[in-house]
Amino acid sequence: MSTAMVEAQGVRKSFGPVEILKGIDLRVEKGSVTCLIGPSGSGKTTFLRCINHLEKVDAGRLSVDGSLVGYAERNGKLYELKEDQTAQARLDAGMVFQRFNLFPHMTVMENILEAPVRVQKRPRAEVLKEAQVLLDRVGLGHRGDSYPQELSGGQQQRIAIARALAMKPKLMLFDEPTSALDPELVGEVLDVMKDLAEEGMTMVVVTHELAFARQVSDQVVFMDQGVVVESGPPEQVLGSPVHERTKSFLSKVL
Ligand SMILES: Nc1ncnc2c1ncn2[C@@H]1O[C@H](COP(=O)(O)OP(=O)(O)OP(=O)(O)O)[C@@H](O)[C@H]1O
Repeated sequence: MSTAMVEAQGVRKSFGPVEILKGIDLRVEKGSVTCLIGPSGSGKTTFLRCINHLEKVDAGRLSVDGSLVGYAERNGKLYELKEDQTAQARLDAGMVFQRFNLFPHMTVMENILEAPVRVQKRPRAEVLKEAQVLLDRVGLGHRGDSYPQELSGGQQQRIAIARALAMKPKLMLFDEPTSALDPELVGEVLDVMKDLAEEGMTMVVVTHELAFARQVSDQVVFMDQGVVVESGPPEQVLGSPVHERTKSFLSKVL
């Protein structure tokens, strides 16, 4: 049985005439942490959005936990997923975005309950109990009745993580989760992510936090201009990269 949570082979994606992903090959093992690094515009966010069914792959194979993203297989044939099936599949991956995208008109608790109750149709009382545990876990057990704007950016991002976890995702995708935060708030979000990693959550993290990548990831992937240039353990890719493009990028950011 495959131990891959995410498998990408030759994944391509264009927006209009511009090809953004030019054949991504990548494998993410279950229970591992992968950090995606690379210059702005290299396609990291687009790739995350493809994993989460937020974008449709144009060509290549992309699977999450053995299921092809965007397609279902029946009698040896591939069928495109219908919209409701895509929405369902989207719940496989919890996503945390750069800017805290909590619903501003809902309390913290309502934010967390929304998808499990409305989309997953799970009993409210059951989800409520789990949500309280999740809030405690991100250190905000007392803020369930607050509105997002009453919280700091770091607190909002911790709520966004709790909200994603409430859907019981198979993997978590993080798109530069700390880059919109004041520097003193970065650590509290990274600490929650470190705990998640220690608990064995499969994570794909787009980040510029190289110290975090070095400390937490099993695999660092350097992307540039829509391809994976180099990947491997953090000490290799960040410590002694092979490719000139990786070296040049790291010399600018380290
Ligand atoms: N929906 C879209 N329509 C058109 N172009 C898009 C769309 N989404 C992304 N792009 C373009 O795709 C390119 C790659 O963007 P992407 O956000 O994936 O890169 P990135 O590596 O995550 O960069 P960053 O670190 O700046 O977020 C950019 O030039 C962006 O403008």
